[in-house]
Amino acid sequence: MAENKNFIIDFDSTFTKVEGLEALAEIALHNKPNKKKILEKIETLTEKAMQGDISFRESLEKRLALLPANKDHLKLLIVRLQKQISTSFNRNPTFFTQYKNSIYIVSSGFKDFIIPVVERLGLSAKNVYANTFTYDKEGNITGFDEDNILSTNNGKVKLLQQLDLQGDVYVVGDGYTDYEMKAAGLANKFYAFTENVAREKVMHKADHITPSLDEFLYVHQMNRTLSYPKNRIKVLLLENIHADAKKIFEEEGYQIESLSTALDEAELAEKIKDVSILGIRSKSLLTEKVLKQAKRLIGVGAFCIGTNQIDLEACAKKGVSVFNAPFSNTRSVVELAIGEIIFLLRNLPTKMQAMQDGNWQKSAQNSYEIRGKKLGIIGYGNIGAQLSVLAENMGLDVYYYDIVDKLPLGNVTKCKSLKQLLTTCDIISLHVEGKTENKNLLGEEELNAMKKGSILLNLSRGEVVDLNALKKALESGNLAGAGIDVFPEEPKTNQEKFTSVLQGMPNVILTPHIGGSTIEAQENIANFVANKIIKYVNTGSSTSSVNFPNLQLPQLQDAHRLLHIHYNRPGILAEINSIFGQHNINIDGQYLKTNQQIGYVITDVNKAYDEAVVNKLKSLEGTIKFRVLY
Ligand SMILES: NC(=O)c1ccc[n+]([C@@H]2O[C@H](COP(=O)([O-])OP(=O)(O)OC[C@H]3O[C@@H](n4cnc5c(N)ncnc54)[C@H](O)[C@@H]3O)[C@@H](O)[C@H]2O)c1
Ligand SMILES: O=C(O)CC[C@@H](O)C(=O)O
Repeated sequence: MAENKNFIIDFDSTFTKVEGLEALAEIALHNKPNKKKILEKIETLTEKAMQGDISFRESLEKRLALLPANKDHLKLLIVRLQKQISTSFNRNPTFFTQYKNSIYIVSSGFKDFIIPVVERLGLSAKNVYANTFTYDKEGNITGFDEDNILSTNNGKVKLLQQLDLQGDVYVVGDGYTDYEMKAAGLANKFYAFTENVAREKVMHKADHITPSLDEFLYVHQMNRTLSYPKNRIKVLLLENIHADAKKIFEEEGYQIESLSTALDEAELAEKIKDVSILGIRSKSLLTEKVLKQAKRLIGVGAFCIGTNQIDLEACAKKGVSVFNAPFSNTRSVVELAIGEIIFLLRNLPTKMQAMQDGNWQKSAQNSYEIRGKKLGIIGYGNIGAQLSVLAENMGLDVYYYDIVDKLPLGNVTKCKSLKQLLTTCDIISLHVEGKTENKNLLGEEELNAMKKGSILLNLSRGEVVDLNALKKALESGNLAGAGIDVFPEEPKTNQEKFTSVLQGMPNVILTPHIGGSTIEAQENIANFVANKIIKYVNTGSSTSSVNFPNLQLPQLQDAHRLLHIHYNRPGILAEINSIFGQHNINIDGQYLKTNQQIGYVITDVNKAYDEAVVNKLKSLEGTIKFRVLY
């Protein structure tokens, strides 16, 4: 960085998260009955001056007149403010030590509390320009030094004129008075700092909005603690993902756009262009065509279990890691399945409809207990196995069939074939994933093989059951009922109409794909997936990614982490290491894992490395994506 740059930094709500005078008022008015009222008045006066609505001098005089503070209060204030230094300022101590002579704190606040706070980051008192309090003999604040230029209207502008700084001048602040220095032609650029407070009027005037100091340092290509400012990471959340996900990403400093609906292929292809993280549920199809448009995509969150809506291979080949929530909604599905089994065996859907229609049908006909009935589970995975445990505890005799060898829990019986399961059980519940091989897993032949009077549940994926064949089986009486939560074609939004061949059939429960839609499940999913993605972005850790080689990485300490994603071909690791060798790179740790498509190599290196290494790694044949983390 050129040495002839000067940085003018505001204090209140920029260097610290809060306004100093407001914090002082909080302390001085502690336990006073009129505290709330006075604080409100002080806040209003601060805001009016910040927005440029009243003169600074007027605001200062009125605020101090409302403030019964003394030197003891100031001591407490300093301790409080030292703990409230803005997060991104605290994160980048090197900036302050490296440029301490070019950084000027220019504030309409008071040196009495500003100096001890900025000294925390290595700045010296001589570069602090601010007001000073006046005190009486007892140490009570009586006013301010009226000769100080910063206590006058337009004080910051006048001060900067006096300072007559040589070289480029950059102003970073949250208030209108900070902008005025640029407007007066005294600064090259004004950066509206919005980490603590975002004022429309000020942002509107800014040359650049900087949501954190990281962004400012990134724009100026200066030494910084984070390789990439988090505010540049754009997240698109679709399909009404639980609000916790938005909150978690926001707290991380990302930019979020959240929509309640799914998008069709063309809409998503357009929207995804500048998105770094995409969050979807089961309705948005992430196809190769959409992915082609995704220029910045790093990670995808399937905020559900199923990932059949995502072209996982195409994602891997683009270096995009996909995460889902394999356990967070399993209990919800199981509880719904149990409820439906009871409802269907009691013939409740028909009886309930009769009541709605005004018909009293008190009778035990077609109503059975679940105790002792044979439940057959197709797909003994996370949901199937959990269902078996609960069902067994309720007195059901449980059987299962899975294409993979699975350990039976409790007294469950494993069936050798699907046919054996279908011909043995009174209730069949599907819990397989929605891959193409499972399309019409239960068609006419399989449904006819089911026991007469049995019932069917599908809470897995719509394509797994041939619904026309199911309709016939229900009409013929071979099946006594069905509970269907998932459909080959489902509306994209709650406003779209739903149609199905099963509508109007007796003893059939149709639900709008809500097996996993409980408050608990959605909250769990939002937390689980959002945190996995953040960990991947911050550390490269791909644990439980569904399409990436899984690597759990140690915390990065005092090193740079180079993430290299490449097509899995022999010899590439040797080539990577040969580049490190040629440049005398000191490797702190290296981790490698591959799957059929891609290889994922992570190398932690000493911070002092030649930048040419990065370019060589990026241009290595077969490279899909390269990221540097620190
Ligand atoms: N209705 C909902 O809202 C809802 C909620 C959550 C999950 N789901 C769906 O439920 C399904 C199961 O979820 P999970 O978490 O238990 O998955 P899982 O991967 O843990 O289990 C699936 C099991 O099915 C087995 N399987 C696959 N194909 C099979 C076949 N043809 N025959 C027999 N077994 C087969 C697999 O070997 C595996 O053991 C998924 O499709 C998921 O998307 C639906
Ligand atoms: O919430 C959804 O859209 C999907 C729920 C479920 O099918 C899943 O795969 O977890």
